[in-house]
Amino acid sequence: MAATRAVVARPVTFVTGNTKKLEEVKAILGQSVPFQSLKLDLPELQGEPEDISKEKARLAALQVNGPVLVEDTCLCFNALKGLPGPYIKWFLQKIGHEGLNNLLMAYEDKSAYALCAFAFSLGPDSEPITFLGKTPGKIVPPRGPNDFGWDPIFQPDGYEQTYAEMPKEEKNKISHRSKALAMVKSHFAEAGYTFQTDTSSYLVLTGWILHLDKISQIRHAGLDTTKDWQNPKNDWNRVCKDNKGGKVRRRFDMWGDDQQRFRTCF
Ligand SMILES: O=P(O)(O)OP(=O)(O)OP(=O)(O)OC[C@H]1O[C@@H](n2cnc3c(O)ncnc32)[C@H](O)[C@@H]1O
Ligand SMILES: [Mg+2]
Repeated sequence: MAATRAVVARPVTFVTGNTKKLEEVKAILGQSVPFQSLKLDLPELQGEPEDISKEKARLAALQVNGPVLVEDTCLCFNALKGLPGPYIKWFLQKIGHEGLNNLLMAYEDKSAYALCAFAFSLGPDSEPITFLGKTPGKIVPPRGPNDFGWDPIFQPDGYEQTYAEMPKEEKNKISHRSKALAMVKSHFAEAGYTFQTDTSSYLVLTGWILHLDKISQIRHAGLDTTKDWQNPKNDWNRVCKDNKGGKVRRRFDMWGDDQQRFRTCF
């Protein structure tokens, strides 16, 4: 009997606050996985890379209320038993490339590895699954353009160039990120998810309602916020609220084939 194929009501959202990561993910995934992106700096747990990534996916799935992909990147020094690891962002911010080299001054062993932990979740009620990719190399004094994180100080094994000196296509062939994404691609190919991309039946509007009276306008337009949505979770109830300028802001995410009617409301 053929395996049941999950039908997912919208494309995957890759959530990251890092535009350079996004560029690479786009270049590596191409058309193989239908995805859109959301720029959001999610809070991160302390702990093992896989757990950090899973937790990021849980938070992202709650925010997006749909399928999400996230990743956490580590740079691990063998002489320091894997540190800075997931804390590399803060080390890089505070001490820079030179400081990172200095951390290894007392050690002969300059070997390191770059690690990427992707986590994919089908939605807020799904347990995220992870995909790890690792590229071994060594830490060197900075060489090459300084436009992405620690690329100038990481020289992958078997290469004379740092990640920063390599053409992007070359880095994307051998990087920690591309190895993890190869597994993501296989997973999608095996699972055979069907993503609904027909705009008449998926997300039609995303945004903020600034005035509560807009809600009644929608009701007047003949849409019952508790019944009409295809989304069984009824995003109206999953809203985050805050008070800005005394107005209640409600996050909304609407699904359905009533695109025209929505448009007339705003
Ligand atoms: O929103 P997210 O996806 O978490 O983006 P981020 O920039 O916070 O990224 P991480 O939490 O994964 O922290 C990883 C740090 O390593 C940097 N980094 C990630 N991937 C890299 C790569 O391939 N080459 C060089 N630096 C990288 C990145 O800029 C961060 O400083
Ligand atoms: Mg981060």
